[in-house]
Amino acid sequence: MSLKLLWFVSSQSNLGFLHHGNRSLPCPNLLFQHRAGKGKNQRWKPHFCSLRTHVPGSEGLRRSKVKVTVMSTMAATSSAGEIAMSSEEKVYNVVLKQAALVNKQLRSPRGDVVVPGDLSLLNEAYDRCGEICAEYAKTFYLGTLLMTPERRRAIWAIYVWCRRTDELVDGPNAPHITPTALDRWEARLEDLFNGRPFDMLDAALANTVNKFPVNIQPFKDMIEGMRMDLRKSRYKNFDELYLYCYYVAGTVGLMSVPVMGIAPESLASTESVYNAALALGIANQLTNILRDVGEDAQRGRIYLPQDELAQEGLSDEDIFSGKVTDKWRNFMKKQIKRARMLFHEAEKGVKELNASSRWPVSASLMLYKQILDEIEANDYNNFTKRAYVSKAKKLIALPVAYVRSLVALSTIRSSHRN
Ligand SMILES: CC(C)=CCC/C(C)=C/CC/C(C)=C/CC/C(C)=C/COP(=O)(O)OP(=O)(O)O
Repeated sequence: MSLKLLWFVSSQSNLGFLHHGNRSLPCPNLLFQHRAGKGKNQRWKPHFCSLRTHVPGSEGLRRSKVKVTVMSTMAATSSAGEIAMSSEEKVYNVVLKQAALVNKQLRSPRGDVVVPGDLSLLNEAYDRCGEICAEYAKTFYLGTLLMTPERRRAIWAIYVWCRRTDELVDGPNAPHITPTALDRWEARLEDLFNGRPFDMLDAALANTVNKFPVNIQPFKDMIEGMRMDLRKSRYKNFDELYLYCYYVAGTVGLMSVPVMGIAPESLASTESVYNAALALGIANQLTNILRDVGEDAQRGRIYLPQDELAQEGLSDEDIFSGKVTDKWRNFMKKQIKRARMLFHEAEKGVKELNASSRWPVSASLMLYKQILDEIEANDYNNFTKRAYVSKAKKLIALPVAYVRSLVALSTIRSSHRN
């Protein structure tokens, strides 16, 4: 088959990834063509193409053959005809900053911890974080037990802060939460990053952010996600939804990598590992959204791209009436495919993590990804049936993930030897 590849910068933004060797970069503002078919049947198709635009972090990749995976094509042109920055680009800029920061801080670590009280109080705070993590995220907690004690308790402290942030808009006090309350929560976050924690759980996080090259930006962005949730219940397109998913879940990936650590033997760039972590957060959130369509609709919320619903001939009423039709199945198939692509991106990064962090991440990835299989097994009825992974399947996933993480390690080692 002969392929004619054309490529140029366009006013469209293709949300996709560009793969080159062990690097994986998002590629905004690229349109490329693989001419399949003839005449009227000719179609735009994602395929191998060459790159002729500036993709952040792509230096050195110009004019080389790369593989591009496209997740969506959407207009990102302002009324004035300028190319607007897509959410993916904005988020990618955060990824670059985080990666640069980690590289810098690893070279010159911060000063010592400023936490009030003595060491035993701090230990108590970390233990409490562990208890909370064990209570609300059992499987993940078990996985963290494989990490070194220092990493494990840092992950618990991050988990607890995220949980408390989420509780603000999802917990029992949610109806009383105002943007001002979120502003106060953000001021408290800044205080703890400056070594002035408000309570003991904050003190555990203050200690963590001092020990590991964790940056405040993803934490602030998560609070921004909560603000977004307060003011918004519809998402025009995937670009808007992507930003929301970054805020509420992609950020968790960015917060975790500095603690989990990148394997010393890894050859991957820091950005590519951060990208994988971001992809995992977003894939998890999209899966969560697809699982909870019915529950969210009962609260008047639709976390689905409105333009893609319309393309399938679906409207809000179809979601509220909750009937599984062929239109709905088609829509869901596409959404599941996109989530799986993101899981696939994430998988590539897991093997670059420190050995002790690989297993818990791999296990939670497998378990979350299986929710998508369960939605399919429920014939896409996510209105009245909750897709869940059975205990038996969970038990199988754990050793499988463990073996995979060992295989990943030997693959990295042997590629070093060769
Ligand atoms: C892949 C690499 C390189 C690193 C891993 C980096 C990490 C840990 C990424 C994971 C990010 C993550 C856990 C995001 C949260 C996603 C999410 C939708 C959580 C849902 O939480 P709950 O609402 O408690 O879930 P359930 O409703 O399923 O209980």
